[in-house]
Amino acid sequence: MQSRVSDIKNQLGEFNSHLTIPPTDWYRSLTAAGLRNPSVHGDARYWLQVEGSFTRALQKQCTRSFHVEVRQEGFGPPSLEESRRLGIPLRQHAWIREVRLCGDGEPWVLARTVIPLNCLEGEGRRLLHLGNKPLGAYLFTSPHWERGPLETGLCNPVTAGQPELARRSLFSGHHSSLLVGEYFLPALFSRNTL
Ligand SMILES: C=C(O[C@@H]1C=C(C(=O)O)C=C[C@H]1O)C(=O)O
Repeated sequence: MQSRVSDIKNQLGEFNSHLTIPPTDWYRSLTAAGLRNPSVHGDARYWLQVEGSFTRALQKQCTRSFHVEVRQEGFGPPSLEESRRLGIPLRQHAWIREVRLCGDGEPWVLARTVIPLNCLEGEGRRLLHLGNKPLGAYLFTSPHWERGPLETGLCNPVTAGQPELARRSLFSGHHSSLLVGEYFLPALFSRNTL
């Protein structure tokens, strides 16, 4: 019985392995990323560049529903590259939130947000209690946050169906920044006509 349970768990693990974030190389511009992978100029271009709330842009593409599914949320170590990008001490833990942004019941985008400790003071404590509420709803309704330039990510998928392209940006508030990355699943392109 025990082995049956672990068989099923393994199968589910394999089934969902495409819903994990692959290692990603980040470029300062779409043009720079396009030199290595011209597909950034194809179907994904709109999503790589859309301004304002990404959640809002996704919601506009849904015919039935949009929801945020939290995969994991808690204090943990950012990657070295993330710490450097945020300008925080290399071993300092941060609040890390990973979610699936789902349109019409299926995951379209994986998102990972790294929130350093100094963002969590005062009003920023709300970031610890977002649950299934989209982060964008908080960032774009609070006057304190300003988005920095968008970077383009070229992913190195290890499993078929994992994201190949991504975007990310820093949001800066009072003396502090957080880092939001959005990784596009193939379903984002197969469902939408922009
Ligand atoms: C930053 C935004 O928030 C979105 C919502 C997220 C969440 O709830 O964790 C993560 C990434 C975003 O795409 C946005 O809407 O632009």
